[in-house]
Amino acid sequence: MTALIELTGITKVLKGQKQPRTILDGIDLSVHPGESVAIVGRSGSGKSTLLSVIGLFDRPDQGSYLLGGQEISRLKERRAAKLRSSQFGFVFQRFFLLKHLTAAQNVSMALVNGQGWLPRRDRRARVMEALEQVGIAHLAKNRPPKMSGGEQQRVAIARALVRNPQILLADEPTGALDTETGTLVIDALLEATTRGCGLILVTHDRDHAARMGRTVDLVDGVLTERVAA
Ligand SMILES: Nc1ncnc2c1ncn2[C@@H]1O[C@H](COP(=O)(O)OP(=O)(O)OP(=O)(O)O)[C@@H](O)[C@H]1O
Repeated sequence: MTALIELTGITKVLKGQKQPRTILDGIDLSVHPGESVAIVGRSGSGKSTLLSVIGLFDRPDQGSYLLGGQEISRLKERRAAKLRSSQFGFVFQRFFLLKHLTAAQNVSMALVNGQGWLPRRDRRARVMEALEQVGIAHLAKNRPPKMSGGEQQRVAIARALVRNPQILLADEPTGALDTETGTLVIDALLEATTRGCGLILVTHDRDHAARMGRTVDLVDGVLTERVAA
């Protein structure tokens, strides 16, 4: 099976300081359809930088990045932006929902931006399907200020899922939530993997990391696979 993502020898050097600093140092990582991978590591170890290279917000200085078998490490921004919106779903610690819109309208925004024109009926069906996938279809008409943190994060996940991404990238998605609520958010992310989506989760939470298929540890820009105890 072709890997969704295959990184080989990915290196990122931070310039513009007195001495260039290597933030990512020869990263090898593959993610296959339906696979979930936790990235753990100390603060400052390079986790967010790695996620932004994978999500095409940033380019590596060296190494190869195959997305669905296609080399994309030297992509121009225009093409990168297209791939970003067609292939990836992003979930962050902050939910970035629009307060004055309902949950359904917030999710629908992801279809309006960059998906081309879709008849209203189809848009509505896809929005409701995404909200159902994260277990909050009954809250479709609620606005974020009336929802709990966990519910708001699930709206954000639905917004990431509504374009049927190949890969979900989640950077500390439970960072602002209590343990119980965080668990529901992880449930919603893992549910997407049952439909073939690849999931990469950056987390400081060991319990959440343990629920992923694999855990990799980033130490000073070097990635090592954790062997299950
Ligand atoms: N634009 C930048 N300018 C200067 N330093 C940067 C920049 N981006 C990242 N860094 C540095 O690179 C290193 C890796 O940062 P990164 O945010 O990827 O780490 P992280 O593992 O995600 O940390 P955290 O867990 O705190 O979010 C850090 O030392 C950070 O200070």
